[in-house]
Amino acid sequence: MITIKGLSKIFQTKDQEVRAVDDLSLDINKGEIYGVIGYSGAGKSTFIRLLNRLEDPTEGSIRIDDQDFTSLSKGKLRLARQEIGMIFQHFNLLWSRTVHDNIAFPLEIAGVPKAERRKRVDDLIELVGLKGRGGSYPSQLSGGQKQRVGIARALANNPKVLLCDEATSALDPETTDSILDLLVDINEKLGLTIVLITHEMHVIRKICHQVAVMEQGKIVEQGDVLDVFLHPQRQVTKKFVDQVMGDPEKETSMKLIKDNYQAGEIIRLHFVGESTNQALISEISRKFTLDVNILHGKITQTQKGAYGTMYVQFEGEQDEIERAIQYIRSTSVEVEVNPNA
Ligand SMILES: Nc1ncnc2c1ncn2[C@@H]1O[C@H](COP(=O)(O)OP(=O)(O)OP(=O)(O)O)[C@@H](O)[C@H]1O
Repeated sequence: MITIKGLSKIFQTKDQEVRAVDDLSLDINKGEIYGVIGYSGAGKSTFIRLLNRLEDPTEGSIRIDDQDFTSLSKGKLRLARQEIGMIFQHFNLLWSRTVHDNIAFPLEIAGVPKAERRKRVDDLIELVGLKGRGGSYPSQLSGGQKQRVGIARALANNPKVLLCDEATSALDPETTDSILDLLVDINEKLGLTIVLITHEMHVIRKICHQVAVMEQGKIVEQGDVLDVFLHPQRQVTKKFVDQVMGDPEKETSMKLIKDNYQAGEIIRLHFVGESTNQALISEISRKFTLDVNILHGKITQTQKGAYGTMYVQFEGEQDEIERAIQYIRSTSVEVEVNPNA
């Protein structure tokens, strides 16, 4: 649905050239929630501003539904922009307008007649869970409610794509979760394609199907969220995964455990999807003559299923340990012996 090829944006400042987005290519499928994650300065904001042409690219192309978005005339661009809704970290609401009138604003610009506008706004208010608040002003709303208004306004013209610019970064964790749930709900109900940028792996974990990791203007890793959680390739990606899963080195002082428990082997198990439900540990202790010590474990849910890691120590005869490891390898659980050694 969205095809981006060789997209670059170079800013020329007084004394240097900044490649904010550098030769970026990716495909986003219809109905997908696609997350782009990166630290500050990675180029995420520039990327999302290129996507709705708030910035013009230096090079490259963006096609949305087979329309070349990069070569549209000003008039056509205005129309094409109605196909793209956007929500912002600080909501960008009009403070002197009520909730109703904020949501109606893009419809007024598009020339939608008054009666139709009213009906559409009422439907949107209901969709985002703000029934009864149409007459309130933004200053009378909580952060989460303001973002709900932002979402309703972004959806007013029935866009094909919703762009989210750090949409939950100004919200507390609980409100963040409720807004993320709303985005999933909208994605499922309307089949809307959502592209979001964030610096929080929790957001990616909770709602995204696909993820791209940005560093210094480039996409350094991309793929299915579960694959990226399971096999992060780059250091930057591993750090993002640690945001959610915790860094076992820090949390369990692996070195201390290794020093204290020198017998046997320390093993890391990766569980994905259904395999997280297998009672593997109790099965191992039943089937093999081993002592199994659980050192650290965490299971988390993504849009693509569950994912977990567990650190255990197997103590016993070396042959028996080897046999147990072979047995685990025959299941869908992945094994790493003596991790972070
Ligand atoms: N208008 C501009 N002129 C010059 N340099 C810019 C401009 N906009 C962005 N940059 C530079 O481009 C790089 C990427 O910035 P960008 O804001 O896209 O990153 P980001 O990942 O969104 O970071 P943050 O989350 O902090 O906004 C940075 O080095 C930034 O200084």
